[in-house]
Amino acid sequence: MESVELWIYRTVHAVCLPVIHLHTTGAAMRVSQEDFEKAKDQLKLLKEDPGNEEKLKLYALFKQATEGPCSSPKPGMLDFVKKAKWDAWSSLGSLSKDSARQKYVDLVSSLVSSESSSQVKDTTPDSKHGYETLQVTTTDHITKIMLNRPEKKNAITTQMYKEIIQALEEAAKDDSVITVITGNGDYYCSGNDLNNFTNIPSGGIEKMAKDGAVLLENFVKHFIDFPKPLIAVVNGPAVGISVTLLGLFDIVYATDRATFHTPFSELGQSPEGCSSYMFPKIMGLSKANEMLLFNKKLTAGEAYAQGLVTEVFPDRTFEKEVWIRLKAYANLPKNSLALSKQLIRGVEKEKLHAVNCQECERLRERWLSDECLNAVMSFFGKKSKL
Ligand SMILES: CCCCCCC/C=C/C(=O)SCCNC(=O)CCNC(=O)[C@H](O)C(C)(C)COP(=O)(O)OP(=O)(O)OC[C@H]1O[C@@H](n2cnc3c(N)ncnc32)[C@H](O)[C@@H]1OP(=O)(O)O
Repeated sequence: MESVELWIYRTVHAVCLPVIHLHTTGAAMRVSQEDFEKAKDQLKLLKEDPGNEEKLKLYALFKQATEGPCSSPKPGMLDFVKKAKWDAWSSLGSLSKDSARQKYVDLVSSLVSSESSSQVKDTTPDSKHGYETLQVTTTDHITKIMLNRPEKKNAITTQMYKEIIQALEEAAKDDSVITVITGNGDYYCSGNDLNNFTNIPSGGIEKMAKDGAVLLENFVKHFIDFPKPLIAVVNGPAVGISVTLLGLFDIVYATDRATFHTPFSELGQSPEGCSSYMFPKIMGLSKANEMLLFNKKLTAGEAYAQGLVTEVFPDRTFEKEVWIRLKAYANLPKNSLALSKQLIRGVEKEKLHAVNCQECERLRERWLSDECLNAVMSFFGKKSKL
């Protein structure tokens, strides 16, 4: 703040209101006058906006300390700024000037100390521990979930499915405004880790297929139900389930190096991630068929033209441009964004859960088919010949 000026914003309605100028008045006061002057100077040094509630308290205490109890007429209901100020000041009743000065000094000191401790914390992103396949951080009101198996092109292992579920649950509850999923390295994600189909449990292949379907349904459910804006930052090629899920994101930003490939029939499988419903809805039936039935790999430009991607950025400036934009979005009011998302997505939720359930049931059968088992063996066969 450059002077003893307090910006007041309406807290609930998030409408920006004009500036309030505070003027110092009157003769020197004996009790705490020096501290009071110091506090006024300290307030100018605050780097962060302390929020409407605190600013109104400061305003009221300042007026009480310098002018005594509020005696001006109550402003009209529609004059929001003046009314908020008047309410705050008159709520102090007959509090003495000395006590108001003391309270003002205490409030400034608590704002200054909480800012300095949060600044120490903010310099390093709040990195969450306990994840082996992800890097999860929260900074600037953004929770970033980064798939972190770059040497395997971020293929999703069983453990990674579980960790993504956990990260989404935590992000839904934390104080971030938006959540971003991205990949580490040159790939966004190469889809399901095909080794998931080679670790046959003691219950046999049927048990593997059943457990896989339960896990997949729960995994996709977390995307359907995610309550905050969910943004995909597609930093490179995307394959399989990492593509199909994009229909459940609220925004998809992609580098021009990204490609989008869903080779389900090549793998003897069928679509998941609610893509059997969302893709025809997003891009029309025939374009969805080219992708989901005939494995057509889209360039980033094609994915944008078909509405799967919100915007494509040159790879050179991708990270910089996208994160500048996301940081600005994350400054928007949290509750308003979450409620708007609920309105946009809410009507479809029941349908999406039904689609998810059906897709998982189909896949459970597919994973037991020769078509699928041969495709997986062929992937590992090709690898072993290299
Ligand atoms: C338990 C729940 C199950 C839910 C299942 C839900 C249904 C999901 C369906 C899908 O996602 S289908 C799509 C599956 N993905 C693929 O078919 C892609 C397979 N990978 C490739 O085709 C290629 O690796 C690539 C992605 C085109 C990259 O090729 P590139 O030549 O650039 O690199 P590579 O040398 O092949 O890869 C490096 C390293 O990574 C391993 N790897 C990559 N992707 C996968 C994968 N999906 N599964 C397992 N391993 C993968 C690859 O084998 C290499 O490993 P090393 O040889 O270095 O050990």
